[in-house]
Amino acid sequence: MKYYSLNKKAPKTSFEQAVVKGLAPDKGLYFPEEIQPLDKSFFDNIEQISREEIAFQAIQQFVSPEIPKKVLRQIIKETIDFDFPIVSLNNEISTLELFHGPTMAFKDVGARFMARCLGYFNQNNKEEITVLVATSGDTGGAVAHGFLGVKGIKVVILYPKGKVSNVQEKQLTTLGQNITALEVDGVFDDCQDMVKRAFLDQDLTSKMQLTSANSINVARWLPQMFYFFFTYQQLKSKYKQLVFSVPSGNFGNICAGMIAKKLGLPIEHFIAANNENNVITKFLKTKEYVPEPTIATLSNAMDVSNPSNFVRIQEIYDQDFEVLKKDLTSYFYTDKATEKALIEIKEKYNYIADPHGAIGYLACKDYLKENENVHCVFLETAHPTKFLPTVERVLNETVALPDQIKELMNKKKVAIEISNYGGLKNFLLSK
Ligand SMILES: Cc1ncc(COP(=O)(O)O)c(C=O)c1O
Ligand SMILES: N[C@@H](CCOP(=O)(O)O)C(=O)O
Repeated sequence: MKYYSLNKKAPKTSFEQAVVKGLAPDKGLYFPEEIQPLDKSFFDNIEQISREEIAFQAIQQFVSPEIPKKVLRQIIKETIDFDFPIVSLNNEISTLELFHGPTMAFKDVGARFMARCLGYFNQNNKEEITVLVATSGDTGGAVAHGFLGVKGIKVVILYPKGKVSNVQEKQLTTLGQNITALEVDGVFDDCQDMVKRAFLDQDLTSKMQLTSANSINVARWLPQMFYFFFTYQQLKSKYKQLVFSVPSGNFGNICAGMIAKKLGLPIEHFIAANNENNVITKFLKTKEYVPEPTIATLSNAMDVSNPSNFVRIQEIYDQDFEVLKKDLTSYFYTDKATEKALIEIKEKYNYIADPHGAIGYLACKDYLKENENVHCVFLETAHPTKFLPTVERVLNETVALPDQIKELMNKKKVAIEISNYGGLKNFLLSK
């Protein structure tokens, strides 16, 4: 597969180069040159196909020929060796639990897949690669875990000081080895801007090979389509029309779902569920894309004001606003509404959601008010104990910590404080 830059001012490149470079030289995100829908028979028989085979069929065209089939099968096997359960709340709403991986957030899938692709490309230690990643909470931990100890790769994580949960912070600051955390005096968008700026800084790029492990990187982004297929496989016989409500921040997850649809997966509609950082909700109303300063919310991982993947979504829908609107609805919710939803989900369904999932739930409810005969699946994008103080305060009860999080809380945070791009640059040049 060839990839082109969405800024259209850089040469097309291979999957390998798109992964190793992260961002195109013209600062554009890479996008696959063509998307070949899967055979109808694949969808007809999907219930009989293993999860590994589904993932293989879905992603093969995007990674070939650089990743041989045998290697790809192994990468997939190691990437998705945990559960993706669906819990039914009622006849109209289910939740897809994406927190059964090692860092208890959906990011584990993309981070593990990308780490293995990069490890494969760099198996002879051609050149040390520095992976830069900006996080509003969960990407950092998943990438740290996914890349820990991978030879020839250093990971530098930028996160906004005081704006991630305790558990998230521990996950990204306690591993050591080839992982370094930089605590940035700013918001997530500042971290993301610094990462993008570093890719274009010749003082850096002439001395080191930099890449990104955010959803900017196609190897982090595309595998996020797997679980849309797994959901269809499990619910196909029960419900005719599936709608996905995706708690969204940088919009990589929902955008991967849209690629799944392009491959032929029968998804009736997407809902982007947002907190008050609602640039896309407003865009769908006004056709104007106007990022505003970030607001800190209880669903901190979605505190993104200028989502990177907006341009990919535009490309999937050929820059056609009306066509996009047929497939995408967006709602946003305040912290107050999020708290009420957490309580409602617990009281009505005896289910403990996290603040991001709670927003997904609210969006399902609103969509169902106007649309009949559909089943809405909201993505539970992280485990509720990653946001323990909020969840316990709102539900007024103690929630047991999983063992892996208990262990983590005793570890010591190690992070380097920086306040601007100069801080990042100095750090990278000093290594
Ligand atoms: C728990 C959680 N929910 C939702 C999101 C938003 O996902 P995306 O950035 O792919 O839109 C994130 C961060 O990415 C997250 O960590
Ligand atoms: N919410 C994310 C923000 C970065 O998103 P990504 O999918 O582009 O890595 C986070 O948890 O860090």
